[in-house]
Amino acid sequence: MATTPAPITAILTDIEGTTSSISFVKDELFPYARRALPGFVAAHANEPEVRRWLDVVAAENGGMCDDRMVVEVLQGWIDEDRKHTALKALQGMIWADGYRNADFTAHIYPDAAPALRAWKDAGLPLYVYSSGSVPAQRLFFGHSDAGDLIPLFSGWFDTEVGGKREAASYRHIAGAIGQPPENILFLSDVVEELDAAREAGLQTVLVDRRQDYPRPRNTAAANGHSRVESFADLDVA
Ligand SMILES: CSCCC(=O)C(=O)COP(=O)(O)O
Ligand SMILES: [Mg+2]
Repeated sequence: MATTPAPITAILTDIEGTTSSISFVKDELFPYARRALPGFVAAHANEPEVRRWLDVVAAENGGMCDDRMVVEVLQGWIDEDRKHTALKALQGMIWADGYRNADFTAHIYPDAAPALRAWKDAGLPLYVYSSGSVPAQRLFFGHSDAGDLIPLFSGWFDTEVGGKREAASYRHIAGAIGQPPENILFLSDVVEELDAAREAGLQTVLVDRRQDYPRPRNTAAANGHSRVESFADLDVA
């Protein structure tokens, strides 16, 4: 007998590839951070919040790195799209200048902002879980193509709670939100993240953006997760 899914009382969303295009992150944000990194480290290396992360990177690379070598490691990580917490924290600090100077605004898929507003208006609290640091997430949604979307969100999570492919991270987030996992819907473009969320008991939907994923993933590739190509196709509120 088929079981009825539990009612959804909160939504947790990924950013890159879900609310927003991969291309904006890879082709605009990452190159901006890569270019600005040497100057940023030269100017801010002695500030405790910057030093802390530079030291994490140095320690992971044998502990003998000077800042010039740390910058090269970080630039290599940007090229590899490493979702390392230290890199993400530093990228967020660098992007602050870009948003402040209006060098760019953050891409939001046209269907995403109206759906987020409708869910919020229907009483569903919205949360973000992204590899981007929480300050970077707030900058992103605070300077989006659709305006300041920060007021839509009730909370923010990054990899300081754990990796996005680990079930424990989603258990932690459900606890922090204060809702049973089965009442939380997680939206992401990455099947391994959805697998981890499902293992923790969350409901899941694969967001298969045709701009990012020109070949839509079939049921086998979606690993049993429901699949949509737009937030407009999600019937949650
Ligand atoms: C919101 S900051 C820019 C995005 C970013 O750095 C990133 O790694 C996004 O990963 P996601 O977990 O949102 O797919
Ligand atoms: Mg993503």
